[in-house]
Amino acid sequence: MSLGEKANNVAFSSMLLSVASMRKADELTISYGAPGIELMEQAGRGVAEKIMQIFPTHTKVLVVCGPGNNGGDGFIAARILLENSYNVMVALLGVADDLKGDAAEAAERWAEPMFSVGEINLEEFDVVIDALFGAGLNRPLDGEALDIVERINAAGKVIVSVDIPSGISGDTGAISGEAVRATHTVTFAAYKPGHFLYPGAAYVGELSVVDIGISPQTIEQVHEGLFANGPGFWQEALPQLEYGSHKYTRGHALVLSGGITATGAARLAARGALRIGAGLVTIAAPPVSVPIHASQLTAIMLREMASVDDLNGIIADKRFNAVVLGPALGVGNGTQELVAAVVKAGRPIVLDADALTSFAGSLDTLARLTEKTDTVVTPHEGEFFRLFNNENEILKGFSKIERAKFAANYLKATVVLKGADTIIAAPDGRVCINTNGTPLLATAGTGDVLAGMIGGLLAQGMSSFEAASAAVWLHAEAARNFGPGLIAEDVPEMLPTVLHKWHVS
Ligand SMILES: NC(=O)C1=CN([C@@H]2O[C@H](COP(=O)(O)OP(=O)(O)OC[C@H]3O[C@@H](n4cnc5c(N)ncnc54)[C@H](OP(=O)(O)O)[C@@H]3O)[C@@H](O)[C@H]2O)[C@@H](O)CC1
Ligand SMILES: Nc1ncnc2c1ncn2[C@@H]1O[C@H](COP(=O)(O)OP(=O)(O)O)[C@@H](O)[C@H]1O
Ligand SMILES: [K+]
Repeated sequence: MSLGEKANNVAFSSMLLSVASMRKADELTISYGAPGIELMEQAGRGVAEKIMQIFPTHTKVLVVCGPGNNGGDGFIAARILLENSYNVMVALLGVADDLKGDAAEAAERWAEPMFSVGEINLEEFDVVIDALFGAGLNRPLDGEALDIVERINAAGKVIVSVDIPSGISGDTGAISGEAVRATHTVTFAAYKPGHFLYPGAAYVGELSVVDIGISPQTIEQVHEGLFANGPGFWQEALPQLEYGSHKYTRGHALVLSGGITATGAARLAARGALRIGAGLVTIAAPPVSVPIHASQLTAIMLREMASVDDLNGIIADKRFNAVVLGPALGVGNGTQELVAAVVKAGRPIVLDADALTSFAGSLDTLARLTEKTDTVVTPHEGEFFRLFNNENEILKGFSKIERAKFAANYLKATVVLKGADTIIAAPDGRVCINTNGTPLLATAGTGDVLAGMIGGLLAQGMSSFEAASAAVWLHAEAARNFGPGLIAEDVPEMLPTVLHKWHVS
């Protein structure tokens, strides 16, 4: 199952828990009276039920347990599978006498022999349960741990990972040396960031979440503003058509165009804005580009913009209620001035591509502008590092989430840090990780379409964090619906199909 299909799961909850907040949720639930071993019983049962679902007829299962509570879940799963007449063998990394707390209790409840990982021949089994490390992974794998992970990966069996594939950081998706390549992962209470962040996300396989008795109120209590992007997160905030809507109530997006050899990007953005539902979309273009646009455009309108004064004149019309600047606009002072003019007019803006690169080396000038108006910036990694070049010392060692958060706070803007695992960060500290990214989007111009789509949602009055999150998800969903052969032009044209599927009017 792909990440996108995970997000399409109706039961999908958008709250993600960091490793620390999951630990807090465990502790709180235990303090409310649920013994830790009971949570572990539920976790182990969830894993055993996944195996019974994949293999309804009995099969040979190897459970590889680590030295902590992840291993504890493994012992429970082993016992439940045995009780259901599965052929089960348990291998332990380390020695049973060193097990502590709930894991020791879980091991006690496994009355059968325990083997050491070195003794096991993986060829004898149909499925391997990876219960080596979960939330407690705290250093790179080496020695016997690394060896067993490599053997599990080489065996070519069905692999069900407990909580997260061993070797992946639950907070960042980073891999310390090596990680288990799972075919399925069963996690508990809520998804974790590491399930969706690369490189780890590629190791997760089909992902499911099991209720282990941690209440939604407890999850909410420990939640630190991390979300998984999917319709559940923004569907209610999407603009809806009402009886009596007219084109101006649906908003008027303005897209600024570059010069004669660089007009396509603005048209892609404009088409994205129109298809996502803006009532009107206008391109403002330098005089040399006007004839080219005029020969290409139909529903999208066109204005001539020879100077910043012309732009000031255009946006004096208050009905332009969102502006997209950047796609192929040109790098330099001229672009900085255009951004300043739109900020002065107080319109929500999307700053992409050249509008960001134009501020490389003058980040503080950009920050003074972006803090003044509702802004979404949409850098890919290259644009991000060009822009934040002087902050490299601070950013060193930051995860992608931390970088996006830092930028959102610095610029007082919503940051869309693009890539396979696009992250959307709000200036108030909330962060949303996209879940349906697809390499189909790795083709020229799709970023321009995304900038336009965000602008189209802003024009319809959606707030920036939700608008950016919705646009990122719908953008990838459009690409998935089109499939192989996708080029940027196809993304806006697939939007009606996607919007229809998600019951968006
Ligand atoms: N009540 C609860 O809390 C519940 C928890 N639940 C489950 O518990 C899991 C978290 O358990 P956990 O905190 O015990 O951590 P876990 O992932 O088992 O690893 C810790 C051990 O691994 C070791 N170790 C670490 N890195 C290593 C390395 N690279 N190479 C070698 N060793 C390494 C580390 O060693 P140490 O640092 O102590 O030397 C320690 O011994 C969570 O993912 C979920 O599955 C569920 O049952 C629901 C209820
Ligand atoms: N491998 C990938 N997986 C998922 N999404 C990708 C991948 N490569 C690119 N994308 C997406 O495609 C878009 C490309 O945007 P950008 O880099 O600005 O390109 P352009 O400037 O050509 O429009 C972004 O939305 C990005 O997240
Ligand atoms: K694991």
